[in-house]
Amino acid sequence: MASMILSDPSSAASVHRLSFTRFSNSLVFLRRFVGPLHVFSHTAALPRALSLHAPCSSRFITASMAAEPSAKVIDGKSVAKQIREEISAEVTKLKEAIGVVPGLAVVLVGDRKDSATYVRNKKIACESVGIKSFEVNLPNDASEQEVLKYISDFNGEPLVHGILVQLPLPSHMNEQNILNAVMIEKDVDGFHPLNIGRLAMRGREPMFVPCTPKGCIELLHRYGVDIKGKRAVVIGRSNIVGMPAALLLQCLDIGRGKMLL
Ligand SMILES: Nc1nc2c(c(=O)[nH]1)N[C@@H](CN(C=O)c1ccc(C(=O)N[C@@H](CCC(=O)O)C(=O)O)cc1)CN2
Repeated sequence: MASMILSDPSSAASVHRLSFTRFSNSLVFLRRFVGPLHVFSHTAALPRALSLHAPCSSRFITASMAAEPSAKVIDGKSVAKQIREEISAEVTKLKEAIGVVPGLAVVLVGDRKDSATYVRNKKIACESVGIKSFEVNLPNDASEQEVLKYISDFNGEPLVHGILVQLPLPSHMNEQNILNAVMIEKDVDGFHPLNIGRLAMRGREPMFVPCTPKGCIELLHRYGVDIKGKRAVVIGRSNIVGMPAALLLQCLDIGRGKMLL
């Protein structure tokens, strides 16, 4: 699983985490908000991230406690609950306003326990907010043609607004053919090359963005973490998480984020 690390290269923004005060005699006071007092006798002894901010001529850094914590615990469960409530309200409004109940179709091929669990959880999440879910379970030895037939049916089904093909597919299937068959307007996973391509290009907007990296960004957003100008490291480069996470971070860095939030 990919992960993201964000750091702030600008000294002004880094005040939130670390604040430096330079004194005339070249002493630099580092106020570390949480944790023990650290005293460094030379910049060379600083951790790399800190030495970026310390003036070259600094010889000493001392530390003291301050009120604001340097790390925030992100409570994903509470954000998820909040998002479910918001979606539930939107679904109700939509139904009342135009009589439409959003529908999600999930295609699961094979008998992988983890995939079955993810699909079950997606179904439960849909039900909890009033989204209607449609499910197709095919055996491991199903043919690619069978999967394509279901996708084509869901593409043409007006009650289905989103289609999700659970990955990985059995090895005899061509994942690219199958993901390409989902119409981009219903590609809620954002895995269609047109949606990923739009995410990668300036001036283009994807219809959907892959959900796991979008979830990470949403958590940062809801906790008021501004991504613009930050340095980010994405560990992992999968099509599902790492690659779209890197694209999303680039979008937000150059202010293309409105469509994503
Ligand atoms: N059609 C899709 N297939 C797959 C997707 C997907 O997004 N769409 N992603 C994965 C499976 N998956 C959801 O379907 C999924 C797996 C794991 C996680 C995740 O965040 N895992 C965390 C642990 C979370 C927890 O249990 O608390 C982690 O590994 O750190 C998200 C989504 C492949 N197939």
